[in-house]
Amino acid sequence: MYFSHARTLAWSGDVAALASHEAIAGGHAELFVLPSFPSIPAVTDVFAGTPVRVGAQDLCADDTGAFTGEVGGPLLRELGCTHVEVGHAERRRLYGEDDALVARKTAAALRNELVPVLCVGEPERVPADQAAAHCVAEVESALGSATGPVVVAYEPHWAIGAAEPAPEEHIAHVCGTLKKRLGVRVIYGGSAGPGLLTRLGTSVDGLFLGRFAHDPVAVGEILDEALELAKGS
Ligand SMILES: O=C[C@H](O)COP(=O)(O)O
Repeated sequence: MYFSHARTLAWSGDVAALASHEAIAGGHAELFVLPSFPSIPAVTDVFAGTPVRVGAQDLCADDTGAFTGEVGGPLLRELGCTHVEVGHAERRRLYGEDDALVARKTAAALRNELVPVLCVGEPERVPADQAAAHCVAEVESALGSATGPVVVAYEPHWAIGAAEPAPEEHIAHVCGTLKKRLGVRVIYGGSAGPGLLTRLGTSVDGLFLGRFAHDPVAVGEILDEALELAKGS
């Protein structure tokens, strides 16, 4: 909710121009964007013909029916979404979404062939091993016995909207534990911006960007970093 529709489209146009960046065009990095619901059709048009994917920031746990104000997975698919965010810290904290609802929403995403971008993270700052245990439990709870493609977004609540991301050692420990224990792709979010991917190296599979990607130039800089990392690996 930082952007108007007009700014969303302007940002998307600038980012669509980055689709020819070697990181994306060469298949070294994947980029998805998750605009507000009403902007999804127009944003999908902007990115048509590019490898950039579009998704939503939330979905209803049910597919259709009497759920006024909600948006279901089938409609998101119909609009061209490939991804959907589930269980963001703000959904959990401000709107009371508990682990049971996050699990139902994750299942709804997979049922509708949407890749869940499953947000996990410890609410308060605790040592990295405790944070990792918390996040492993959150992913296990959300997935249950479900299988399918999933992107885990590790976002410690205390690092969202902050001046700085969590310390690199903390991020690397939690993401490494999630990858090793659960075999999932893990991206880091929470005040992520240019420079962080280089500092984290291959301990994460990518970044989940918020405020520090509001300037499209920053997205280009991060793609430069992704390319450098890919060339070095
Ligand atoms: O959805 C975005 C994340 O919550 C991170 O936001 P932020 O980078 O502005 O802290």
